[in-house]
Amino acid sequence: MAVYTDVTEEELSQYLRGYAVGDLMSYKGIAEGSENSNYLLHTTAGTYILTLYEKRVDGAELPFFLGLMQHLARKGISCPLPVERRDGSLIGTLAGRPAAIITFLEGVWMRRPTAAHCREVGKALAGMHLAGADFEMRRENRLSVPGWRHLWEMTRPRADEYEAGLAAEIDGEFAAFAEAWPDDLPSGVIHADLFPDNVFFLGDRLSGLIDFYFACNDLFAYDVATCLNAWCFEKDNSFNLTKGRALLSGYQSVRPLEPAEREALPLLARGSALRFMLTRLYDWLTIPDGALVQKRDPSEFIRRLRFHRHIASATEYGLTAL
Ligand SMILES: Nc1ncnc2c1ncn2[C@@H]1O[C@H](COP(=O)(O)OP(=O)(O)O)[C@@H](O)[C@H]1O
Ligand SMILES: N[C@@H](CCOP(=O)(O)O)C(=O)O
Repeated sequence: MAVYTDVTEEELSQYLRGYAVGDLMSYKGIAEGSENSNYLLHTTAGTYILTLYEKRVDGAELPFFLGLMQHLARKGISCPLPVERRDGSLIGTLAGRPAAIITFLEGVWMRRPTAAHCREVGKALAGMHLAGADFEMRRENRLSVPGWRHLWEMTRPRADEYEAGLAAEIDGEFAAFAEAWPDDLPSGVIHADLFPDNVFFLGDRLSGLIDFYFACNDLFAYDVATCLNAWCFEKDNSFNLTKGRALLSGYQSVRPLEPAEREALPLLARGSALRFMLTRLYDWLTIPDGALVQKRDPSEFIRRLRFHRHIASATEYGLTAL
């Protein structure tokens, strides 16, 4: 469920006067998503998504996220285009929250992605990496190693409640990352959360990328590693080599990975698994049962982490020489 803030018809009609999007015909809350409140809007001018940004999004960072979508859309990446207000700004205030309207993308997300979908995602990710090269704003990845440490300090005391021995195991992970985490690989703007629910398809054709609210500047190969984690494991947590091969060859058909990126991929995939395990564990331990925020299962990412620990080379993910 992701409608945390209710909006009355009167408030919304008033708000829309700040935009050249016609008059309100209907609107309804969207159940999917987890961070913000989203509404589907029908106006006399078309269909839009209205987002009210909730507490977990820092309002000061909205110009980066919305500016990035605008930049990428103008470069031909299929992603929502933020709608400008009559005064040229992208962000307003509605029901006491920062708010924005973005264009509606057709398509559905794949509950059971195939290798063909994975290949399309790899291509789209590489296209986004290239298109972001001349985006002028910067945002540090607050969910990289120092951010993980902070989350871990908060979750460690209760980690063994989730699984006996987890605290010691994750301490070992941090010890491994302290020495080895790379900082000299090709970097730029990354999506950082390109999971299946953030990619729309019409059949096998990718129709759009959404949810840029974790986007930041970081290593391109880390984004690739996150996609391997998000797209190439099956429900039983086994790695699907065919999907890995498809995703990586799709990516490399647009942006070939450098030798150092290939070499770092197992470590980056392990770090990415740790990142999603930690945010999920934090939510698991802190969000009360019955709350509106959807809690996701940390154990999927504990298993991925263990899998990556035993990978010696990215060829085991299906990476082939070009
Ligand atoms: N531009 C868009 N076009 C069509 N649907 C969208 C668009 N943006 C968001 N949605 C819908 O809203 C849902 C939640 O959006 P998302 O950005 O993932 O929210 P959150 O940041 O809260 O996780 C998506 O699953 C999708 O159904
Ligand atoms: N992809 C993350 C959760 C982020 O949720 P989203 O609805 O904003 O994509 C995870 O799987 O843990």
